[in-house]
Amino acid sequence: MGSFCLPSTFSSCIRSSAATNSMAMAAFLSHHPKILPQPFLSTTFRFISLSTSTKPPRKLFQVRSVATPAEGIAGFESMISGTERKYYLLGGKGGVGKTSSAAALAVKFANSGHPTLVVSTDPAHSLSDSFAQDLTGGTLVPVEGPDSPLFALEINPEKAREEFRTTAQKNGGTGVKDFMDGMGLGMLVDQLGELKLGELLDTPPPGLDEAIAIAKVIQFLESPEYNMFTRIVFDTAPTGHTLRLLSLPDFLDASIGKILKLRQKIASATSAIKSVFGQEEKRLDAADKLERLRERMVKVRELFRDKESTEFVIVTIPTVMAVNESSRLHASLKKESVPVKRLIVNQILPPSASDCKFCAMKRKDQLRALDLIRNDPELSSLLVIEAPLVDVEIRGVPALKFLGDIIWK
Ligand SMILES: Nc1ncnc2c1ncn2[C@@H]1O[C@H](COP(=O)(O)OP(=O)(O)OP(=O)(O)O)[C@@H](O)[C@H]1O
Repeated sequence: MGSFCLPSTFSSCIRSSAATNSMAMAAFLSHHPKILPQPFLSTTFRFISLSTSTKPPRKLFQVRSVATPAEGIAGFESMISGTERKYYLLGGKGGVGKTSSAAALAVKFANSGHPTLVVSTDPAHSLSDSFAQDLTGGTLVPVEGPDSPLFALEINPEKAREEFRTTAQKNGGTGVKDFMDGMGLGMLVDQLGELKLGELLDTPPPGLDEAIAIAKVIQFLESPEYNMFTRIVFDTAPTGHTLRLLSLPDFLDASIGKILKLRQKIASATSAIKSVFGQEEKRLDAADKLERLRERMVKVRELFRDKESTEFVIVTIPTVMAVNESSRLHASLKKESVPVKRLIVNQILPPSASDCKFCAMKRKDQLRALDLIRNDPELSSLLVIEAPLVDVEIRGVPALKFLGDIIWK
């Protein structure tokens, strides 16, 4: 079902969608009184009142969201069926609309009766901006507006790593060194230092921050207060990070393997000393913590690969560069066995009814990129969801509902 709009004006979309959802749009307008000039606002409201009459809206222009049928991939209905917990990860190139699509999906889930959690692990959070509510703080924050509970969680990946590092240092750093020095075994700790445990946390490999943040969320999700959530939506950091994140367990395996070997040496030395002097054996908690992180990362990776519970949705825009990047992303996700079914192609210019040359050129260019998608060996098997470019920023729950109703069908 499409809605009909004047050329590239969201305001006209507001008017046409008002026919189906005038309440939401009235609320949207009350949140955004400055979007439209005053005379336009009055026409808008006149339209809303007209929308209950039999007079049809002006159909100058059609804005459509087209879901190309891909074999065996069901629509939004399949995403809301069942009450067992499901995870949706939205990822793609920077600035293509990941946050908007993720927030719109979370609103739609909540409005479909699913208590939903939307999580951002992107260091440059924009969930607060997208919902036009303050969701910062690193804890669960209720989002006002949807019918069922919707909570947001913005995890600051750098802060998560910092917390991890501080605890690791407090428990394992100098305490262990002093103890081992006292035993004349400081040299072993120096060797541990050479394994760059500190450096690993000070200058982390790309993706480690987000890995720690996601591991933290997974840990949260195991606690009872999170039991209620049946849908979890992740707004992830741009492409590269997500990919590196998947290879982190292997990376940590390699680092931790070395650390654990040394730890064993130290443990046997200290237990010998302990048996002679009755000293208390101290643990290298930094290594312990890394090991636990690795275990959690393995869990995260398993979860990412579980077809029953998880889906990674790629978001892109119709440009050759973005399409090529999405193609590479899909290839890498496939290699990592992460289930992908849908591709959102966002910000598509509707066909112009005016003689705007720029719009016509731009649209031609976009159509070429759409063709590229159809012929791309990586992307052609996906369910392609085309979403239009609207003429104002999508902010606030009513606007997200508007976008969600276009994208998620
Ligand atoms: N279909 C659309 N029509 C108009 N504006 C849009 C559309 N989709 C997204 N935007 C706008 O584009 C900007 C970027 O969107 P968004 O923040 O969702 O992208 P992102 O991929 O999450 O970005 P980042 O990689 O920086 O996190 C925002 O201002 C958003 O309102």
